Amino acid sequence: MDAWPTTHLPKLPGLGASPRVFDTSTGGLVATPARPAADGPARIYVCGITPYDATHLGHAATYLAFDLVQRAWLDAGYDVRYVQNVTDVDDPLLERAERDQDDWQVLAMRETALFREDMTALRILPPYRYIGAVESIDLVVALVQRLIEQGAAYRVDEDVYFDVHAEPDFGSVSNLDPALREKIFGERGGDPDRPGKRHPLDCLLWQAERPGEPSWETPLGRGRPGWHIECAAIALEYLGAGIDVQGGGSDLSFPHHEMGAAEAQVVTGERPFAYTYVHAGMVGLDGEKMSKSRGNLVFVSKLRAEGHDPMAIRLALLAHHYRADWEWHAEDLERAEARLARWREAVSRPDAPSADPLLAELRERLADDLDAPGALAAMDRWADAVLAGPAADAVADPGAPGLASRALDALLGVAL
Ligand SMILES: Nc1ncnc2c1ncn2[C@@H]1O[C@H](COS(=O)(=O)NC(=O)[C@@H](N)CS)[C@@H](O)[C@H]1O
Ligand SMILES: [Zn+2]
Repeated sequence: MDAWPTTHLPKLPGLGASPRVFDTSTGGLVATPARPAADGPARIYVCGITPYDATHLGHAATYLAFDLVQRAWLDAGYDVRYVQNVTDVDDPLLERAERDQDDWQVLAMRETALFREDMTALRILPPYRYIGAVESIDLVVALVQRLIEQGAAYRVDEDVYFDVHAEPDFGSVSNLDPALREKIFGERGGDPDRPGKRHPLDCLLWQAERPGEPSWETPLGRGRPGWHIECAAIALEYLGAGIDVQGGGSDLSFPHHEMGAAEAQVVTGERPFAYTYVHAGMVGLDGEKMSKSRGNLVFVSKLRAEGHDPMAIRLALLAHHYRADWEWHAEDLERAEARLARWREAVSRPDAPSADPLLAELRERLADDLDAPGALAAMDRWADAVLAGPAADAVADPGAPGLASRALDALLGVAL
């Protein structure tokens, strides 16, 4: 399906460094990609939305994190191949459509369209392939058939399950305490207690038709895809194994990314599925994670409809480190609007102190585990110096305001 329009990326002098980001599977900072740009594009798969209640600030903060990864890669001279899915058929979507007496396909299309609008307004770079679960059913079926042939998948009644013991590295993605796995699996869509499974953590690959639910006629019988295999199938088809980054919010590390990686590794025999697993923190409101089930959501489209500049929304999100769990407060937006106005004032001056040190500092902050708050502080210092008026010994540089705004645009996606 269509993604959304791309946004202009100004050219900057010189090159930035490959970013070092926190890798969930090793529990430390790793440089990504771990190879030179000449070896080919940097490949990233970021899990897309389940299209209802889009686009809340939690979604936006997570997609912004991976926008920063790509901007750092592009600035370091890499080509980028970015793929994102849309989980346009799955239990939560069908439940919401049922609740609202909505057609699930219309709901999915409407919410996906709103998501594209919000991503465009926030100047999030689009994926080069934006793929829905429904349009990927044949890819999923082929992988499930392969797993069955390999003895890594089996039937429970008419459904098909993945045997987690088929993957020797199972558990290495999330590094979740094994004692917590069944509980978290059950809380996030899994069915640890289903009788007939070889292991409680074995997960659904293919769900046979249930009355009143959408289903597709396939060699596996009538049914629909499981959640984790959807992302494995789409990533393998459009990026191949051994991608540089698998990304998503921290609530996806287990079971979703653990299962997807295990399924991909068994089916391809190639390890690792991804060299780096990057997870963004959770955005909350009033002491709770912003989530569809709780309904405590702040929507990008609502803030935009209230007349807030999308660049201020982006700036409010950038003020928090991508891995932090944090709470949204309305004042965040007021502070971001004031900051934006100061920066716009500073770059409108006819000249300013050289922006070369600023460019270097923005690059350094981004390369240091995507330290956007540190980058914003560097821009604050530069803008304060400009607005304070030229220091006696300062050499005014008429090109400095332009370089500062191009650097902000290319590296942080903030258009002044
Ligand atoms: N409160 C939140 N804060 C930060 N990120 C969030 C929050 N809620 C959801 N996300 C992230 O937003 C992305 C989309 O979430 S979602 O709509 O529930 N969809 C899914 O998780 C699946 N479609 C992934 S294949 C995921 O990466 C999820 O981790
Ligand atoms: Zn996914």
